[in-house]
Amino acid sequence: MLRLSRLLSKRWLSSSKPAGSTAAHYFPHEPKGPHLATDSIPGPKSQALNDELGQVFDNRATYFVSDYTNSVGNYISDADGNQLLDMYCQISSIPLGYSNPELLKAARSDEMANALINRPALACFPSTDYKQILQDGILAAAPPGHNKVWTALSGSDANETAFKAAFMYQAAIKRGSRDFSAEEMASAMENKAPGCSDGVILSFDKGFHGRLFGSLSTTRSKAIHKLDIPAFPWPKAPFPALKYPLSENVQANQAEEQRCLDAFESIIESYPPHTVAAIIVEPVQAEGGDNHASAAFFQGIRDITLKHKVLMIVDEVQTGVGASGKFWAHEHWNLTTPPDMVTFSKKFQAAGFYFHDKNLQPNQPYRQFNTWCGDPSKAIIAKTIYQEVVKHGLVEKTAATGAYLYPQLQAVLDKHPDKVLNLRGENFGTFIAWDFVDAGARNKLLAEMRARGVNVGGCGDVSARLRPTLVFENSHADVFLGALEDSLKAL
Ligand SMILES: O=C(O)CCC(=O)C(=O)O
Ligand SMILES: NCCCC(=O)O
Repeated sequence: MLRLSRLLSKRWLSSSKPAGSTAAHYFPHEPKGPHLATDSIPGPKSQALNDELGQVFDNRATYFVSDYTNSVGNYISDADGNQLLDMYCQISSIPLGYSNPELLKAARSDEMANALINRPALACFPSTDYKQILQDGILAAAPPGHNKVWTALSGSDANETAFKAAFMYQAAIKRGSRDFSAEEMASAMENKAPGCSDGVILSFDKGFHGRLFGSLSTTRSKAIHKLDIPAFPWPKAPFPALKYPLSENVQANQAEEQRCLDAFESIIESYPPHTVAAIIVEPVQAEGGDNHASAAFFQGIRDITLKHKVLMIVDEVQTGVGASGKFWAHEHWNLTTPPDMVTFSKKFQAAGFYFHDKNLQPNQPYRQFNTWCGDPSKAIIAKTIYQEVVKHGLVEKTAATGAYLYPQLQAVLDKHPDKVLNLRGENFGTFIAWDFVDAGARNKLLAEMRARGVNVGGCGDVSARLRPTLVFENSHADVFLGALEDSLKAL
């Protein structure tokens, strides 16, 4: 049996959780560091289980088979008994740590049992308590300026329903007070205009917005996601490619952002009014490589969308719920007016979009509709997540952990300028990433980290990204930094 203490720097062995540690409060028995039970990950049990699974389920993206009943706090266990510090967290979607006691309490409540076994078709038969569940959770967490929500089933569904709202909103403006025409009704049934919209959603190069047909048409991160799938002929604007360190490239980055804003506006101007129904943008392009832009850039986007009466959708599926050091990452921008819609999923477990203009609700029922229209069981979990985040100040704590981690990470990376570059995410909580000289080096580093009991994810072509929980604290950061130092040396 290979013990991690033989492999790692000693940094983490001496670290203990600070007073006021939320992780210690929730998880008195959280491991103090990774535990390695097998020589390699995946170990033999993981491999055997995965082979069996592969007979009935496409498991070719599996890293290892997990044992969630034994996963605690920031540590994920696998089928072989390995315990890894998890800084990828189910692709950025575990907010309060594994087996969180407050989520368990919510899961075991009568309210949850009722929501699970009597799942409503929410738009037709909403439950007596749905308004309150939303009010105490998802709506209490609404971004500034937003007071309405449409609940959905996944991040892709959140974005797709936001697109539908945008198309119906713009069509209603063009149509004015008249009813649907006979031609519109007939052509809609033939998948043709004018009944079907010839409008477009504009997205950005390297953006990721999901994998359903509409959302995939706006996804521009990797060809592999899109190959062989029909796509809408929607436009793509360039997203700034910033140079790092930011402080040494101020003018070049301003020029790059202006270039992208100019191109963005020209694309909008190349369509007739109301044809670009909406634009969609992530506060940080996560899947596409953790690409950042400045608050001024996003204010520029807002100004242009207002000028041309195009709706602005901010996709907070990955950035939302605290990891950036604000509850919603777009709060970093201090926009002069709120975006028109903000989509969410992942760390909130529930999905949907926020809005404030009642005209984003179509003029008739059954237009924005499906059987479930969300899921009260997920809304109950979201409510508990929100209440725990507020009770323990987890957004502020995540900002503080990021401030502790970032300069130390910079110091570790600075020792290897031949291997790593472009650290980003300063003053952005734990939503941090950096690049490698090539994909091979990135993939090897991630494997070295796993071999040392730390699970980190990749994104884009050559980046590693940190996506820990909101109860990832300085002591966990120390474990990570120790493993990273050793892994970089082994590269
Ligand atoms: O690849 C996907 O479908 C989703 C993953 C995602 O959101 C990400 O990798 O950031
Ligand atoms: N966007 C794909 C993420 C899955 C992975 O980490 O392999």
